[in-house]
Amino acid sequence: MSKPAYKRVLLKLSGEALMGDDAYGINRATIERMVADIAEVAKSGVELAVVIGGGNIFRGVAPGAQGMDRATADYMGMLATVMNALALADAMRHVGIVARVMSAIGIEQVVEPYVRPKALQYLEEGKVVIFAAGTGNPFFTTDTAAALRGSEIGAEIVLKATKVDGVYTADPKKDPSATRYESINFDEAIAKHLQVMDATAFALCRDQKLPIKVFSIVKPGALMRVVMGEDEGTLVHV
Ligand SMILES: Nc1ncnc2c1ncn2[C@@H]1O[C@H](COP(=O)(O)OP(=O)(O)OP(=O)(O)O)[C@@H](O)[C@H]1O
Ligand SMILES: O=c1ccn([C@@H]2O[C@H](COP(=O)(O)O)[C@@H](O)[C@H]2O)c(=O)[nH]1
Repeated sequence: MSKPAYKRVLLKLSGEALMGDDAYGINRATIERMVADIAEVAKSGVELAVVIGGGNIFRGVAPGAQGMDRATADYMGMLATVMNALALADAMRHVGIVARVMSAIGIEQVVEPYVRPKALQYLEEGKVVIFAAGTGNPFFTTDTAAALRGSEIGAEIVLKATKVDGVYTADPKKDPSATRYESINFDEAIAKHLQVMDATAFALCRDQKLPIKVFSIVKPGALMRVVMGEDEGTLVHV
């Protein structure tokens, strides 16, 4: 059997993808299917860290946050990612994956704080590390947290698992004529304002020479194909 293409990866899971076909929250069947995909990767020996989004529960720039102080709304968004992280870790436990949640915001009765050497130790031990609460700072996103933590842990690639199967010339949900890139460089993605990820995340990955693979978490087997280095999704590169 062929070997995985990477030793250590940072997987960014869209919070919105956790909703499945529901209007908000966590869809049980969806999270179980995602975790089954993750289990396959973990069993292949790849060291796996995960950053989970919060869009299925709360987004600081959402209509529900209108009129709120932006930083307060963003802290609510970060706390939403902690809920998703706990749900993800619990679903992993059910299938025998040992996971540790580490939060960028201090809530030690609930989850342990993010401490970089400890995260590295867990990865070396073969545990899955789930980074919760984004960067711990308002005015950022979990995509930027993925770029940041991916850089800190020396991941070889950020795998952005989302609801679309790659980076398109425009948002494919709004423009059906949009076409998918097989690969694109960071400067072009930033210059064209391609909003599949925010510019801060693209810029950090570019500066750290950390490639990103954007692919669909909804497509069966796509995560494993990405990890095996097969043709899937869009590669964003330097
Ligand atoms: N050029 C583009 N190519 C692909 N997708 C795009 C593009 N522009 C906008 N999008 C949209 O970006 C979305 C991907 O963002 P996604 O919701 O996964 O990230 P997120 O905001 O980090 O998620 P969450 O907050 O739920 O964790 C896609 O669902 C797609 O509709
Ligand atoms: O570093 C961060 C990460 C996230 N937030 C807030 O949380 C929500 C949810 O994150 P998504 O990346 O949109 O899934 C985000 O909209 C922000 O409000 C943050 O402030 N800082």
